[in-house]
Amino acid sequence: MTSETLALSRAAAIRQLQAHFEEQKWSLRELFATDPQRVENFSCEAAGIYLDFSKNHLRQDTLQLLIDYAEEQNLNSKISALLSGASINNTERRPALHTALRFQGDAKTEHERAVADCRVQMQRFANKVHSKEWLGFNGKPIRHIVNIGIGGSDLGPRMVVEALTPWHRDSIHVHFVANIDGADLSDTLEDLNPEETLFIIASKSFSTLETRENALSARRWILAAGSNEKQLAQHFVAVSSNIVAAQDFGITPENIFPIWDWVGGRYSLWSAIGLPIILACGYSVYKALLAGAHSMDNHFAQAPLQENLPVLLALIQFWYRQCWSTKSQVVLPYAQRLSKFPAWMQQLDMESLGKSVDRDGKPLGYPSGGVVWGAEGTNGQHSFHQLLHQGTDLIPADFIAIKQPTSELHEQHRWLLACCISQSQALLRGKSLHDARQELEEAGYTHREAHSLAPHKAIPGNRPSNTLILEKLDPHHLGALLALYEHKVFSSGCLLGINPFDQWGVELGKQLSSQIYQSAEAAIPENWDSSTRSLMEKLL
Ligand SMILES: O=P(O)(O)OC[C@H]1O[C@](O)(CO)[C@@H](O)[C@@H]1O
Repeated sequence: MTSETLALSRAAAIRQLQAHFEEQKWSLRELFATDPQRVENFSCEAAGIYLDFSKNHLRQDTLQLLIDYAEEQNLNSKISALLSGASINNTERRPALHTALRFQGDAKTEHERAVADCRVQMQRFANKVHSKEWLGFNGKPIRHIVNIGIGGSDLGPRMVVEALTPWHRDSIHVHFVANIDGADLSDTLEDLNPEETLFIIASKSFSTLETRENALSARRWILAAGSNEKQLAQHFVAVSSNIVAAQDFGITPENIFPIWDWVGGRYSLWSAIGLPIILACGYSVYKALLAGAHSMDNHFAQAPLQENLPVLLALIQFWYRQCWSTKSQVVLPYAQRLSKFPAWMQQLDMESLGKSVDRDGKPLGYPSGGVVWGAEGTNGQHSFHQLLHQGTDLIPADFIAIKQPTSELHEQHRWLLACCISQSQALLRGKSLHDARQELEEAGYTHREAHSLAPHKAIPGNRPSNTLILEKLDPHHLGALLALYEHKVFSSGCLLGINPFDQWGVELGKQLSSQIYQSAEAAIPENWDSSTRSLMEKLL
């Protein structure tokens, strides 16, 4: 099918789905009441992850319409194109081969051989640090690693390092600095000894403002502590595809870990951008993470669409966004150590799907990616869940539960899981006006009072959610979870007909910030809007 035919079929299929939506009269409670097998019919398992998607506004015919649409959009062949290294990132004319970063067994392709070499380089380096062979300028072993990077060069490794806390080595502490706000770096360095600190400058482009400025400040901090220029090599390594810029910064070539243009920033934690994971937890943990992701890659490649976890999640998101006009989706990991997962998801989803034109540059005419947000459970229950339950917006939720306790406090873990289950149940069931009235009367309110208070207490319910269960929060399951969402976002991009691999929308702000920074020193251009001019006068 040509791209024009695909675009026409997209518009027609969305209209058909909308018609199906208009006809639908069922409530979630009815769906459960009329189908005793609903959970069996609307759940799947792969790579150690169980997905219950039964609490969604889906009947078998809805799902079939969605699957038909995915087939019409050639999703299967697009998945094959992604995994085989076709130039799927059409605007930047390159493949998106993050899956090659987690290959298992012997390296077969050119990409895999490059990855294998980089793995050896990382392992050797980490061994030197862990064995205390790598010394700082004063001959002291390294005890602190500070990763300086932002966006994809920060969020993935930061989230994984926190998630895998039980695997941390005692001898090494890994820190992350991202923000241009100097407080981020200075607060981090406050209690560190420069003689025992090593910085990873993580930047695919090696030209990102925040990373450049933080790296320069870190360099000054090491020099001020007594290191000479030559000894800086003992305190700085880099991960970058811009080898020249990293060398110009003063990093020796053998301490530059490569990343390639076929690895997108938000998909890069599996590359040398994951070096902090190896330093914090050891190489075997990193390998297990890759293996978990690889098992999800295999599932994504092989499972039929109707049993394919990433595809199902993408279809559900598509259904709500196109037909239910949802504006956002919330991700709720019920695990303290996954507190940074929503931020990672945000970049993955919003940087990929926040587009207004299709792959050919034509206006979409239908909504693309929405807002992704969330926080770890149970904390959100005591703040924003109010809006999930009683607000006017329908916000589909993904709950992520970990079956095995993540601490010694097993009783608390049972409570955590009970809270997680109760939230999706409350979203589904709600509370009728009648029940709210009765509850109030039972609590001693007069009939009249109960009548007037009940609307405030009633909860609409009928609100959808997915629940994902991981047996354990270990490297393997975590790898599979992250790959699941990566592939979900890719599938969403295919369903929307957009290229999810570029992010040119972020460039204008970067250009303007340097113009503003420079103009503040000179004259502010008169043709700029008065608000910007006034803010510059007040602030700069
Ligand atoms: O690794 P780099 O090149 O410093 O880029 C950091 C981040 O900046 C972005 O380009 C957005 O500004 C992200 O896509 C990327 O992950």
